[in-house]
Amino acid sequence: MESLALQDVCFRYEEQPILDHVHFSIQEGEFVSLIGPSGCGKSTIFRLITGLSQAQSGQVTVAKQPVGYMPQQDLLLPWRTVLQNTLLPLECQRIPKKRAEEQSKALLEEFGLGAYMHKKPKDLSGGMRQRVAFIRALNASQDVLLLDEPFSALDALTKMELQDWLYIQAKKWRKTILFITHDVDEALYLSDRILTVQQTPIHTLHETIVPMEHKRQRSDLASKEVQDVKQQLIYMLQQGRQQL
Ligand SMILES: Nc1ncnc2c1ncn2[C@@H]1O[C@H](COP(=O)(O)OP(=O)(O)OP(=O)(O)O)[C@@H](O)[C@H]1O
Repeated sequence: MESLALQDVCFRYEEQPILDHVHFSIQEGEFVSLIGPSGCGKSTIFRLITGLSQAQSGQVTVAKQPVGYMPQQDLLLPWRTVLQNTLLPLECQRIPKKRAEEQSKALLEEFGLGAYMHKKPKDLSGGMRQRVAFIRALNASQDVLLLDEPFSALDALTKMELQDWLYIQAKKWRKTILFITHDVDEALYLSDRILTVQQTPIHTLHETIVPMEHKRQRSDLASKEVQDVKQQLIYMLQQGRQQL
């Protein structure tokens, strides 16, 4: 079943066209990465899916609302505790406080943040804050999570740890995930499919099926098949950048 679809979508910021009759869809439970040069309009696609921006024509369909959105910066509210930050979407959905707290506390415990629930975001490491932001997105979403370069600001080791962690969580929660990244290895490691922006304004998205099993290991990235796909993706990104 389709969780999310863009059909013939056009969008422009004043005089700057960004999307030109774009089509794509994502099936329930899929992990799809969106890659493309900086400034080509990837975050704009997220804004259209969340409803922060409206398409000028075409249709954006989300099967189950609302979607969970995790932006590039964690955007945790500094005056709220970790627990209170994760409760925000449940407050918006008017879930009774006791039930909301039970749900959030269980997630914080499960994600190794139980001891930090009454701390403020400033007391946490970057990796911990991203996990809090992920719980907040999980609490917001019925099905679809939009993750916009969630690990780009983290050091290499923390980034690898969180990639492993996200891969496990995505499968466990059976969420549909659309993930923006500039890191081709990250896209290959995490995704079922990769959509590459080929031109601006965006018209076609090139689809790559990742040639790895569902149960994958980081070492699988070194196989010749995956490395060949990586080279093709890098070539497409270089072509796309020249057009910007
Ligand atoms: N609110 C806005 N008003 C006008 N132009 C905007 C607005 N937001 C983004 N843009 C422009 O639209 C284009 C696409 O921006 P967008 O943030 O979607 O790109 P992106 O692919 O996500 O970039 P990056 O990879 O650097 O995050 C850019 O040229 C940007 O300057």
